[in-house]
Amino acid sequence: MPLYRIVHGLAAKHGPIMHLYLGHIPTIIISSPDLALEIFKTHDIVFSNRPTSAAAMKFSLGGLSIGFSNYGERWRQMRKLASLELFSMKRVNSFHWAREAETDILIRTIHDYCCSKKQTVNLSEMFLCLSNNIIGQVAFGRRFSTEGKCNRSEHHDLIRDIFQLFGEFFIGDFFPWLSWMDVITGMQAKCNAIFQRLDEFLEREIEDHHLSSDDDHNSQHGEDFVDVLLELQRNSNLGFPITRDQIKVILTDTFNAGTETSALILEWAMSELIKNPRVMMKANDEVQKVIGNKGRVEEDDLQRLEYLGYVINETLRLHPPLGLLLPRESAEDCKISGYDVPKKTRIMVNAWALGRDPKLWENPDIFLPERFYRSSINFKGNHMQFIPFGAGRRICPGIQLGIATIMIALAKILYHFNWKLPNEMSGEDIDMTESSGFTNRKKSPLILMATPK
Ligand code: HEM
Repeated sequence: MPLYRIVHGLAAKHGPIMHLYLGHIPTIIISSPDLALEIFKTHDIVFSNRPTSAAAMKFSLGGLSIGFSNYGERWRQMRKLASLELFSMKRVNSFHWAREAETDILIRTIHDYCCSKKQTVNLSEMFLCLSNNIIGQVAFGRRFSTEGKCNRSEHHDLIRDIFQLFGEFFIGDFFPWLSWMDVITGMQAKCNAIFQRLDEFLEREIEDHHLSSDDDHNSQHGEDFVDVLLELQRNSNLGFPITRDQIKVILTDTFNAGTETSALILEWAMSELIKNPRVMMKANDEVQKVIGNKGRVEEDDLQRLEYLGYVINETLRLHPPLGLLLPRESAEDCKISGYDVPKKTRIMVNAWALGRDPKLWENPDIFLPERFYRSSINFKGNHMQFIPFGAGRRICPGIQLGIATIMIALAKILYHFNWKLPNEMSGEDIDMTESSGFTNRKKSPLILMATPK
C-alpha cells in the first residue's frame, strides 16, 4: 500500500498532525490545510531544507541540485538560474514545436497499433515515452525513441530505474549508524550502478554539445537546456560561476522531476475518463467543438479547452504524482500550532489526503471536474487543499512545462480517437489501484483500444 495511504489512515486516527519516528528520524506528517499553511507560508524559510537520503545525495552530487539542496545561497542561485533561463514562460513557449511534433508521433504510433495491427495500446508506457522524448528535446535537443515512433528505449528504462530506486529502502536513511548494511544488502552497489548509467549519459550529451558548433546544434529549433547552460558557463551574467557538476545536476533535476510526473497525470486522467463516460463525452464534445474540422490540435487552441483544464485539475486533486510531495526538514526549533518542532525534524505534507478530505471537498471520491468551474481554487500553492505541485518558495518550478505537455497530449488523443477498454470490459472494471513507491503510479498499466474518429 502506498505510504501516503497508510499515513492517511493513521492521521484519521491521530488527527491532522502526527509525530512519529521513521527509524531514528523524527517525522511530522501534516494533513490539515491550516498546518500546511504554517509550514509553507508562516514558517516557510524554517521548513525549506530537504532531508538527505543516500539516493538523493548520490544523484545530486552531494546536495548540489535544486531539488535536493538545503535552502541557502547555493539553492537560491540555482533556482534563480532555472527560473530565469530554463523554466520561464518564454522558454516553455519556445519549445511548443517539440510538444507538437512529439504528440503527432504519439498519434501516428497509436494509429499504427490500433488500425494497422488491430492491437491494444499500453498508454502507461506510451505516455512515459512521450514525456521522456519531450524532455529529451527540451533538455538535450534529441529524442530517445526510434525515429518516427513513440516507443520504449533504454533511456526510458533508466528513468524508471531511477524512480524505482528512490522508492526503495536504504537502512542508513533511517538508522544512520547502520548505513554499512546498505553495502551488504547490495543497495549501495545498485544505487552506484544506476547513477553510473546516468552520469555516462550526461557526460556524453555535454561533450556532444561542446563538440558541435553553435550552427550545427541550434540551427533547426533554437537552444536546448545544455546549450543554454554551456553558454551561461562561458558568459554568465548571473553573478556566480556555473560548474560542470551544476550543469549535470540541473539536467538530472529536469529529467527526474519532469518525466514521470507528467506521464502519470496523463495515465490517471485517461483512466478517470474511461471510468466516467459522462465526463469523457463532455471533454470530447468540447475538443470537437473547439477544433472542429481543422484536422489538428495546436497549442494556440488549448486556452479555449476550459473543461479539459478542469479534467486535469480534478486528476491532480485525486492523483497527485507525489502524494507526500517532497519532504522538508526544519532548519531550527520552531512552534507549529502550539507544538514544539525541534530542529532537523522531517516534515511530510500529505497532498493526497488534503485532496480527498471530506471536510474540504464535497463528495471527494467522485471525479467531478465541474467542481473547478467558477472556483478560485488553483494549484499555484495558495490553496492548501489543492497542492499537487507543493507550495512556498520550493514549489515546483516546472508547472508550466508540465501542464503544457499534459494539455496538448490529452487534447490530441481525444480529438483523434474514440477510446474503450478491451474485451467488452466496462469503465467500472478498470483497476484504479495505486502502487507503492516514490510516485503515485497505477498498479496495472492502462491498456485501451482506440478507433480513429
Ligand atoms: C507536471 C507534473 C509535476 C508535478 C505534479 C510536480 C510536482 C512537484 C512537487 C510536489 C515538488 C516539491 C515541491 C515542494 O517541496 O513544495 C516539485 C519540485 C520540483 N519540480 Fe516538479 N512537478 C511536475 C513537473 C515538473 C517538471 C516538468 C519539471 C522540470 C522539467 C519539474 C521540476 C521540479 C524541480 C526542479 C523541483 C525542485 C524544486 C525545489 O526544491 O526548489 N517538475 N515538483
